[in-house]
Amino acid sequence: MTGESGTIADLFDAVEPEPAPRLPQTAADALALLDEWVERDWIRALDHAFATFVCTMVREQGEQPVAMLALLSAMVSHQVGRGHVCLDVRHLCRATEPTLVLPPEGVGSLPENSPRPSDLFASVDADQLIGMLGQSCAVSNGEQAAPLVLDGSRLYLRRFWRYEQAIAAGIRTRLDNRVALTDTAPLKTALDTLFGTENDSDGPPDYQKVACALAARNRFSVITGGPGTGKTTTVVNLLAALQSMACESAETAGANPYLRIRLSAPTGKAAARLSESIGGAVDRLPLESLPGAPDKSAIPTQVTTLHRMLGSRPGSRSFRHNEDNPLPLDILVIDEASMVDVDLMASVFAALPDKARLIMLGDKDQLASVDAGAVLGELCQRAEGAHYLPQTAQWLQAVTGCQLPSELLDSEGLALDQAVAMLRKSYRFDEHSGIGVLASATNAGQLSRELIGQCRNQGFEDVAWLTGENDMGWLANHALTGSPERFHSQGMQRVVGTAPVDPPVGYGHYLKLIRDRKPVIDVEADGRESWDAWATEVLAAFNRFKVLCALRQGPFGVEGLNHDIAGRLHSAGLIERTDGWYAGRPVLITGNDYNLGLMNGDIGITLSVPWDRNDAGEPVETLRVAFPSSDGSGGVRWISPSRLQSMETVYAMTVHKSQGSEFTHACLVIPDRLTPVLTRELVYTGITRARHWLSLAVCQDGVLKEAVGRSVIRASGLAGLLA
Ligand SMILES: Nc1ncnc2c1ncn2[C@@H]1O[C@H](COP(=O)(O)OP(=O)(O)OP(=O)(O)O)[C@@H](O)[C@H]1O
Repeated sequence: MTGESGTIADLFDAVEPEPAPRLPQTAADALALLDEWVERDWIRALDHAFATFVCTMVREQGEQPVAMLALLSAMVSHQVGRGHVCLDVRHLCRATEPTLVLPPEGVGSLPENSPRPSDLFASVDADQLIGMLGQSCAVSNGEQAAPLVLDGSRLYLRRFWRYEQAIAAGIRTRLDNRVALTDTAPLKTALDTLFGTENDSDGPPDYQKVACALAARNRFSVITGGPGTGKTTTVVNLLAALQSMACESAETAGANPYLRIRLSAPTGKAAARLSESIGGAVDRLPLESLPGAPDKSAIPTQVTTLHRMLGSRPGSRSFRHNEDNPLPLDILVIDEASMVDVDLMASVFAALPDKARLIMLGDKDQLASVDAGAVLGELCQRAEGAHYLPQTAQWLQAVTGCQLPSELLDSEGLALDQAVAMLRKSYRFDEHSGIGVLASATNAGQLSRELIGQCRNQGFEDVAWLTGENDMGWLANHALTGSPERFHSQGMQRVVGTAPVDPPVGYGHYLKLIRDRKPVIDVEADGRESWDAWATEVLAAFNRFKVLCALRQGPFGVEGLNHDIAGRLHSAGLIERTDGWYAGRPVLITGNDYNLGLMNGDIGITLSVPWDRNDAGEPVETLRVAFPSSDGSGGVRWISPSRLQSMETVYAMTVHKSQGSEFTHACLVIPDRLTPVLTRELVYTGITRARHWLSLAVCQDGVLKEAVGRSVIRASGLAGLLA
């Protein structure tokens, strides 16, 4: 601290003489300034409350809080709200506005003389600030129970520092305790059976085989890759190989030789999608040809959400499974791991038995979790270059027959590098696929003029480029029909692999299906099968198109577009009204409801069903919302609208919420102005939600290119802890 009389001015070098912003001199001044920021929606009331709490706490301990302590406390909390685990004080002083994204772009100005964040931090010496923090009783090195932790130049809320330490410890322990594979012959035989041996000596290595081998010898491993690179296929093969080895090494005849495997994903949607794709992959396994001929039942196909698996308790942050009650499993697979935040990841490690393996799957380039932490991204920072030690490469060659290119070897590779595998070939998109080409170019941060020209001129079969010239309702019209006429050859006669692809559709498609395929009301029959089948068909049809937005507000945000699209569907006679509950209304669940078994991100469609009876015993139509069953069985859950607490209409959804989902046709809306959320990761995630058709609705030229040039950098210490 700068002492009882210490002021913020002590910490500044030179401040512009005229017009001088009014810098806060005391903690009270700083809190008043933070109040102004809360009023303008620059920071959350919670950030202010945390700063107030810290000031009160230190005062109670006999320390006079200084302005900078109040400001930094609010800023750490603000950063956590933005998905960072901590605030790097050096980054803050070096690049204040990009670090804090304050003031937010497009948000109103402050009164004259009121300092901007850059006035407060940019001219401060970071070492002096770190020294000041180190002397406050509000800050510790993690060992004492202070609300803030300072680790080097990184300032944490204590809870988040603990999460990061727990995750690093969980990973380190597993990296240090590799599986003892004294005899690699069974693994080699299993891998050769599953992947073949064609590519082993020449041609590019089979990175799926390499990933399997690495994961087989580690208790912690990460398999990352873009869409369709075979993450699911690889993990299914890996599980088959592990069960095959377990069968081979079983000591007691008759005893169950199999490893206990659980599959999980962070959201219900992601869990359902993995359940769907894993079933097919398991069916294709050559199990009888594997050593030990493991039974098909040994490879699970049911996927649960992490919350459900850990045993969440309503209204509590703690889980039923924890250090004292570990999960009964030998292998845990987490799919879509980029969406897992540090809080949940720490809970997973707490509940994981020491000997259990953890396999994380995901696309490192996708948006990170909405909540704090970019765990997968941090762990995969060096995945592109692999950094395998020569001895790792030798072992891989012995087990897989694959020779790795020399640029992937590094005699100084880290222990973590030896457990991370990147899949490098997409089996979903061929070289002519615009979605694949756009995704790679976006990732590389390079959308060339030629590539954009190609998209504009229908140079790709699967991409349409839409702009809003002279047409007010262009986006709503597109949402109605999906604009097949804007695609090459009207989206007709397209074949992917050997399979013909249906042309692109918009929301008119599922709404017509609701009308045209509704079962006939049969007073005698009380079975619901035909209604379930209808709802299943409607839900699948709704998945054929989705409008994805970067923003929530404004004409090109979720709110504006939901309003416009509902208006257009209404004027086309496809829905009866545009507000409240009506048949055809699609809803997105926005908070977990454990009583109803609904999870944040679940999507349902409101349908009119004749299950109630009037006094005369005749069927009466009422609205129910149909959700896909959470067990991936393909069934339907019907829920009365009045029971749904947190939900919103979902013609348009944010790219953030769409993570873990995939749509036959996605329309990505690039708004007319650059905002902090518009980044390379967001554009990449939006593009890769499209399976067969992508519409790029570009409201303002230049914004897309600029967005792709900006990458999210999240402050975190995890990679450093594992180095
Ligand atoms: N080695 C391979 N050879 C041929 N086809 C493959 C191979 N690996 C995967 N595929 C096919 O490519 C498609 C995508 O594979 P998979 O679902 O495993 O990828 P993913 O990375 O999990 O995809 P997602 O982006 O959906 O997460 C599937 O149809 C799969 O059968």
